[in-house]
Amino acid sequence: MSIYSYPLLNSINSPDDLKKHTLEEMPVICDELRCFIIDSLSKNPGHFAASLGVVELTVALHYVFQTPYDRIVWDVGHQAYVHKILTGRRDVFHTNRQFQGISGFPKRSESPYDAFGVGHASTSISAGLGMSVASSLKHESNRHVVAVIGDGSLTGGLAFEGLNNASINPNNLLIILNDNQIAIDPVKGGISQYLVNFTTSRTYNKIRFKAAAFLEQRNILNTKKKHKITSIGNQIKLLLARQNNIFEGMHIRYFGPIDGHDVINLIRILSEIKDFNGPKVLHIVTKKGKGYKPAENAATEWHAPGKFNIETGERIRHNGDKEPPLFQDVFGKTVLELAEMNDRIVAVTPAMISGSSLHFMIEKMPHRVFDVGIAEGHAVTFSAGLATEGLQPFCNIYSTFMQRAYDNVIHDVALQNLPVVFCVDRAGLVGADGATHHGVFDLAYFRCVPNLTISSPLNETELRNLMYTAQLPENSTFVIRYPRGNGVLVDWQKPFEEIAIGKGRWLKEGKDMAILSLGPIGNVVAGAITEIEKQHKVAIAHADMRFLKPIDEEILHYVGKNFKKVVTVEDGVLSGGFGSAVVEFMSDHGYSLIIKRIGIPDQFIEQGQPAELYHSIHMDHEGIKQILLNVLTQ
Ligand SMILES: Cc1ncc(C[n+]2csc(CCOP(=O)(O)OP(=O)(O)O)c2C)c(N)n1
Ligand SMILES: CC(=O)[C@@H](O)[C@H](O)COP(=O)(O)O
Ligand SMILES: [Mg+2]
Repeated sequence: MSIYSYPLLNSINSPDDLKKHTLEEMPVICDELRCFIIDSLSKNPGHFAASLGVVELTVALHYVFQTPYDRIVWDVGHQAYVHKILTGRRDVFHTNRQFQGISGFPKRSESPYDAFGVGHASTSISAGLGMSVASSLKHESNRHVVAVIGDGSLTGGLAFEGLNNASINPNNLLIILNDNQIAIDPVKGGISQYLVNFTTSRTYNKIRFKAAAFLEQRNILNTKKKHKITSIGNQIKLLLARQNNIFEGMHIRYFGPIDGHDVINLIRILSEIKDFNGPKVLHIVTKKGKGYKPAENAATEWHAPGKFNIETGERIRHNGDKEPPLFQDVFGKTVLELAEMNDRIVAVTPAMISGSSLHFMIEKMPHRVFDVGIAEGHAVTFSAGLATEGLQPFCNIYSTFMQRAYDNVIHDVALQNLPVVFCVDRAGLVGADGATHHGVFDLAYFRCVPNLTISSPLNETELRNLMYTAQLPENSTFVIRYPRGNGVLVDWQKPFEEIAIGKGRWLKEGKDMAILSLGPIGNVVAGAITEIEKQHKVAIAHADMRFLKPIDEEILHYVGKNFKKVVTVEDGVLSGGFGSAVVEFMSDHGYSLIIKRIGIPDQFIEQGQPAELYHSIHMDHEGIKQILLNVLTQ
């Protein structure tokens, strides 16, 4: 039951419905949208604070532009809930991020209003530019393209590649820079500082306001044909602005900074600038979490807070004391512990301090943790540079975002055999973020790269020991992949133990079939084996391989010689991953046995709870058990 009512919003099922309302009603519609989002997300969690920050912007965009003919390209897309609600998805919004529900991000197959599929950061300028250039080439002079990018996403190199290119191609792209001075964690770095200077520089604002007053007095600012007028005032403003404005310096017209929560002013300004020719930036200043005090005060916690109590702002968590620790927290605490022992150790993250639990280390040794912005490629090459000078970087990147840095891993690290430890977080199906975020490709894309040691721990204790092993001086480039969340309850805070490189271990013996698993999915396999053995009179051998590369050849020879059937299990794509490595090994060594591979099929897996998703591809307890039984009776 909702405690809110939505008298105006109830009449809006499309941007055309929105346009039927008066300008004066827009602030009320914004209030209703905020209440709708707060109410909805308190029960069905998702990305919370970012959408609250762009309520006015989204309303203004759909009021001014003719969507879907005009294109709105959202960067990341975690802030696009208002857009979804205004474009016919209010009634299904309660299924947001759920299994078979709507996606938490814009998705072309979901709605004609979703101009570009997204989930990863910094794509909007390039994609929007492509659309705008295409419109020019097709002589669709009246189609507008708007790219909405946050200050955090602007730290990504891809955004700058887009800006660089926008300045030379024929296009009318409008870039809206949504500046709230935060990504998930506070944004650090030169770009952020540059934007702060913009919004606070007295000289710049004095010039800007004087120029605006000058133009207004002469009735230039209010006329619709302003863009055609090359008044002396405009010229002066432009010249002054160019001196210290990176966009103007690139021949991209800059407007702002303006208050992104004044919907009526936003509508006025968008209407005025939308038909200006050439690429342009509108810089708006917003508050992440706007309208919900707990989120305004703690935007990091409220980026994606889970369920919460609207009245008290209390977040509803399920992590009881009895639950195993998160892999992330074990990583975060262990890297700090290792750094205390080894002063060569530093940690690098591309804008995921909280998500990867690097806050433990940053609190104790802030100068040895580097948040480099949403810049995965740079994170890898920066780590390479640190390593050349004798430091030992632990570079933590989510599996899905590591895709951005593939060449950096090959060219800058592996090829030079540099001792960087890559902690690849969120490996496997991550859940509600869906297809854009599942970490399923890393085993396959890393396996073909020479010089890499690739490992995955069975549980949190093993993660800790692999991290310890990886930083020993005799080891070089080392990948450790582990999933989102927790595994099994283990006493992980034991003294470190070195793990032999390329060595797996038999978890149990058996004669009827061998199972080889990699990573924490081995625990699901172990449960399935226990049940099968109880119900049928069979004995199944099970090895936890620990390493994809170098792979444990001793175990593989043993299996090739002693078994007629082997099943491989991995939490990654089947094409080219761990199972493929076993098939290749058996074939290369002339072993002939039945090999069944269990892994992620060759399709994109959508969003849902991990349990639902693994069930849907027969990789949960029941599914794996059934496959093992089928192979046994084959
Ligand atoms: C390539 C990539 N790296 C990291 C992320 C994780 N991520 C999602 S949102 C976000 C912060 C975005 O900040 P900003 O663009 O300022 O948007 P805001 O949340 O402030 O609206 C990050 C780091 C991502 N989606 N894509
Ligand atoms: C939109 C985005 O990319 C991030 O907010 C992501 O959803 C974080 O995922 P975790 O919740 O696994 O840290
Ligand atoms: Mg931001």
